[in-house]
Amino acid sequence: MAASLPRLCGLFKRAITCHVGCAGRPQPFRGLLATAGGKATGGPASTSACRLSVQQAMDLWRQMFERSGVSEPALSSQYIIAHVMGAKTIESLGSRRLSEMLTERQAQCIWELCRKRLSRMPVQYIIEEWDFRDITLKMRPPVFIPRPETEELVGLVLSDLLATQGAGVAALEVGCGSGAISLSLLHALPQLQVIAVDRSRDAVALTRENAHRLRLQDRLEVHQMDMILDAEDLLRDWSPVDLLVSNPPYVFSQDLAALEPEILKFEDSDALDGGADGLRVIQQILTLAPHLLKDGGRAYLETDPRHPPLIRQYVEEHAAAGLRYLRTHRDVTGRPRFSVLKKEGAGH
Ligand SMILES: C[S@@+](CC[C@H](N)C(=O)[O-])C[C@H]1O[C@@H](n2cnc3c(N)ncnc32)[C@H](O)[C@@H]1O
Repeated sequence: MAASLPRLCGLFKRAITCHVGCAGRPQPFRGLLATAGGKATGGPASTSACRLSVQQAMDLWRQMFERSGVSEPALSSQYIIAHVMGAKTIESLGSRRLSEMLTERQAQCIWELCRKRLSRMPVQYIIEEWDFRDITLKMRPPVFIPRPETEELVGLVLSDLLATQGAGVAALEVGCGSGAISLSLLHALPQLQVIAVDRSRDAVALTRENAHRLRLQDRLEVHQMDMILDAEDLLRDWSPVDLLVSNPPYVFSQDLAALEPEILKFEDSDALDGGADGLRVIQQILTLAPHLLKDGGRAYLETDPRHPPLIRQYVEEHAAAGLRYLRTHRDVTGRPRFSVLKKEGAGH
């Protein structure tokens, strides 16, 4: 018979309490997992039975997450427990450590972090860091958690830059969030200089912190600016650049309510909400891009799959502004997600 969620929680708490007790005086305890499965072994157990192994804790929390409807229950449990054990992944812990008994402190820490996951906090905020391409970024709510598709956007920019001049390029990122795009570009291209702007104070602070952690702060300027409200300042202070990159808010407002509770409860809605047609910030980028970019400069945008044809149409209707739609790229799942544009100029 499967144990109920409150019962599983109780079992884990009991393991901690019992283990705390174990540190002082022995207490009688029945085999924990046998009890969880409804088959108590009976009789007082040794003090070591109070404790859980890494593997047992992982199984127990996976079950708790499953029963409370938390998405990716197995991965959630693995990431949190690996983090507490000082590793990035369970695989990197190695099988020998899976049978290691948790200390009181580790069990308590797992309990506290997994309770956050039960409240639907994303794992990235719980463990406070996340890998993006080949860098590790500090994560903090409500700053947007970088998504895997954005790694593809960076790959696209890098392959174009490496195929052309590569070095000595000045780039502008609109909506830097945690700094994922700017910092991974800076990490890959030692000659690159980046100006990153975001309307959110939290995002600007986190990008700066991540830049310092990665020792990339000397080639990055971060400013709290709103692409719409501060357009004049942006044009006056930061143009022209060779490259503009953005993963702007592009979710259609009416689609927001259908997003996962992890997103709705914890991530900044301004990072997601692109207005009725998802184009509020995108359109402003398209309006300013011809003035922000040098002749021959390029803009790379990540959007909803419905946006590339609309972006192309807008650019063609405003051809006099000097922007040309170069191509659409699909993500690994085949959805058209990335638009590449070019500022036309003499000789380009
Ligand atoms: C989808 S998130 C992308 C964050 C980061 N670049 C990434 O890919 O992980 C969009 C970001 O744009 C910022 N943003 C939204 N509206 C903006 C505006 N009008 N001007 C500047 N930044 C804006 C949000 O604060 C958020 O950090």
